[in-house]
Amino acid sequence: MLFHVRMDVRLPSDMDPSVRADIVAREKAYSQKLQREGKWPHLWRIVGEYSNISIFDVNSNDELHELLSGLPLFPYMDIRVMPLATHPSKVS
Ligand SMILES: O=C(O)C[C@H]1C=CC(=O)O1
Repeated sequence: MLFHVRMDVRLPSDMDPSVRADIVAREKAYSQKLQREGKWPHLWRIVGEYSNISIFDVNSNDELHELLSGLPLFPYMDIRVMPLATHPSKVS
């Protein structure tokens, strides 16, 4: 199952820089593990924003929720999910 996910990162401006660096490093490691596993096949930066557009390829809504809620940045993100279905005009 494919999902389009938009993540807008909203880190507090007064966050301790070392805490911020630790969370961002853990987020990178977590996301790269999921990318290597094929669960997160697309990750794109939105130009000019601390936001991304991602495609997740998972087996269920519950799995997606588990992966997203495990993101180290999860407490600091607004996340919007769009489930994707096959378009009837798509050439296969
Ligand atoms: O920077 C972001 O868009 C947030 C998040 C997604 C992957 C990652 O490494 O950080």
